[in-house]
Amino acid sequence: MLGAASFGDWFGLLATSVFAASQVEGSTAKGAAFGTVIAIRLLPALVLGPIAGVFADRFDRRWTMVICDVLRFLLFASIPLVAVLGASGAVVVGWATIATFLIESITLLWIPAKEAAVPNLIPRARLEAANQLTLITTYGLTPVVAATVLAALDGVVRAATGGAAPDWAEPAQLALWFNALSRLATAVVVAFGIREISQGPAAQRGQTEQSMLRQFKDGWRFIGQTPLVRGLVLGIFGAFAGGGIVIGTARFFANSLGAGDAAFYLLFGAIFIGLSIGIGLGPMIVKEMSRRRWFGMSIVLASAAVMTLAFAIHLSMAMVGAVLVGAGAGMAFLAGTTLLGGEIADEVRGRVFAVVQIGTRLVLILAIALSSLLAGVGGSRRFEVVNLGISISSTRLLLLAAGLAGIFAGVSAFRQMDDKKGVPVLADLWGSVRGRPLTPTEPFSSAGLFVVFEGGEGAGKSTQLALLAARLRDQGRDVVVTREPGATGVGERIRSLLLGQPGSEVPSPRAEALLYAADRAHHVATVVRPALARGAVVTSDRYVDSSLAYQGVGRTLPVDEVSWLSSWATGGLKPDLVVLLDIDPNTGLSRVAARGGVSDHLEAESVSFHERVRYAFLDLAAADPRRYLVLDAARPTDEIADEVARRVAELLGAQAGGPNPPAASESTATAPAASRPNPPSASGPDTAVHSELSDPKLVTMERRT
Ligand SMILES: Nc1ncnc2c1ncn2[C@@H]1O[C@H](COP(=O)(O)OP(=O)(O)OP(=O)(O)O)[C@@H](O)[C@H]1O
Ligand SMILES: Cc1cn([C@H]2C[C@H](O)[C@@H](COP(=O)(O)O)O2)c(=O)[nH]c1=O
Repeated sequence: MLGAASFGDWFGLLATSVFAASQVEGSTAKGAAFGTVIAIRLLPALVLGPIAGVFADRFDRRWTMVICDVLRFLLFASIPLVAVLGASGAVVVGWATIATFLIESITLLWIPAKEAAVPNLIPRARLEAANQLTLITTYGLTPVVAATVLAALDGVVRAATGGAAPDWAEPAQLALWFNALSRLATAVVVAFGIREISQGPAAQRGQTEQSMLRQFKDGWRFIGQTPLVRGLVLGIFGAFAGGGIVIGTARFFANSLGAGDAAFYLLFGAIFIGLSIGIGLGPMIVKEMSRRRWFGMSIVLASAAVMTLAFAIHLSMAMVGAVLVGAGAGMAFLAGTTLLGGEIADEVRGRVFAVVQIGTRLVLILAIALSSLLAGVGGSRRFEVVNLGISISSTRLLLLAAGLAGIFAGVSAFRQMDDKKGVPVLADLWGSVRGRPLTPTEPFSSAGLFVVFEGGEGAGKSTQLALLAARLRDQGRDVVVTREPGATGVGERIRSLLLGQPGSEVPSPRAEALLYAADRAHHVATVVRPALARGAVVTSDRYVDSSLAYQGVGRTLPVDEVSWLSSWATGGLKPDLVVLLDIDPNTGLSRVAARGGVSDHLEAESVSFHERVRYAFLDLAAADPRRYLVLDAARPTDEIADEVARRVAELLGAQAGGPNPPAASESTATAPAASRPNPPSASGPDTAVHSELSDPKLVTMERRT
């Protein structure tokens, strides 16, 4: 819907400008009318911008958006209506100018409300993908589609009317009607379809208790005192200044290549292609790279590319430079928008967006105006260096200056925002591009068997673990029975921090994930690996899957990040077999309750939390079925124990080179015990199969046994 509205805006900007130009005679007057409308559309940012953010943070964002859209509908519709009612050309242009000013002023209130609301509607992990879609729609597709549709409409109407269209059927008028209706449609959808946009009553109360002036000052203080925001704002302004200079000098630059207007359009197209590449492919290329670092680095890339334009001696070089300028700018734009949405508290987000909005418009207008003036005044002198025909001109000097200023802004932004101080930049970038194993998997040859029991609360893991250990010991095997968290002295202390006493402080989700990982790291290093190395059967009550299910899907932390954490903690050690005891949470929790004692923090979570955990376990099993034995934990204890014992016997038989290796066992488990390598994970943690689990809605509800 917002994409359609953005289409309407671009359509409207073009339409109002074309419409104003069509109302007057003579090329100078037409140019003046066209330029005036665009200038008027950009200028109110300076006047109204400061209060727009306070509005967005102070009042209900849904109603701010709805009222703004209804007003914009009326104003857009009024422009062609005045013409249809037979007003003179001067009156129509006059009213179009006033209406455009009012529309732009209202838009300034609408944008921060929208920008501040969107992050609340989208899970953090999906914000970047959502921004990718919005930016490509707004800056990639819509301007092109708007211009194409306007041109097509013009052709169709002229063909249909034989060149004598009635006033109301003029393409520019139809476009304005379309724009008006797109605003009405947005108002209706936001009012009735996206009620979640409204802030919570508590948030609103806190905001309206402060005066508007105080809120305005607080917003500025927040921007000035928060390094992340300072860096973002600085970087965004720097990037827009560089972009403005490129736009302002583009025509002169094209001429300096001796390629004329066609080169100008080609270079512009190349920048937009680069923009789409940066926004569309950037996240795929840099993968896990810190978004704060990526932002600064992208600005440096765009600026360095601007500098290469200054040295381009051939159109092909300039085209490559232009694509890189666009790609760097696109990536910076995406990273900046995502950081603004994801890392800035809801209470001040509207004001920060408003500052960015005003600042970028101001910087862009100034940069375009000054650079085109300077390039025009400076002219271009040609001077031959060993027949290379390099053209030294004010245009190229300006591009050089813009590139240097951009690099300075990018490096400053990087320094202000860096969240990995001390980590070398290029190694970090290269590690991310390669898919970053945080550390190489620890080389390890297991001579034993690692069996893990997983499942929800009260599924019967401890019961089955004890039964299996007893059977194996009866066979004379070396068996280590262990658990997570709390198998070691360090682990016991971590367990009490995690699960604690009733009423004790509950760790935050990230702290919880780190504590489980810390317990796991120590457990694997001091208990599991030594036992496997000497050839024991290690049976553990819970392991990595519990973190993916509880912290990842249960707490809705990004599952791939939780997976990375565990892989780092374990050095990539994977179990040979995971016995998943699947149980309905209601049954499991009532078993726990019947066992007596007080519930810990996790047992006390809601049934829907435990349901998410259950289906996360089942999805993990479905993604790697050969490693899992999924059993219905409601079956009698002995039946379950028999099935587990049978599967473990198969694995041990296969290890010993027995006659009946299991048909479905994985190759690593069938190698002779003494030389059997650690189950595969050498290329780093297998985050790929888990990433989709971060969205509970994607966890299927059907059983996959
Ligand atoms: N198959 C079964 N049928 C019925 N009750 C069972 C079954 N298995 C275990 N129980 C009982 O359910 C309760 C919980 O079992 P157990 O402690 O083994 O589960 P758990 O998965 O280890 O629990 P927790 O998640 O708290 O560690 C115990 O009282 C146990 O006797
Ligand atoms: C390993 C691990 C465990 N948990 C949770 C799951 C349980 O609620 C408790 C452990 O209790 P138990 O009675 O010993 O089963 O901790 C978790 O959330 N994440 C993990 O990685």
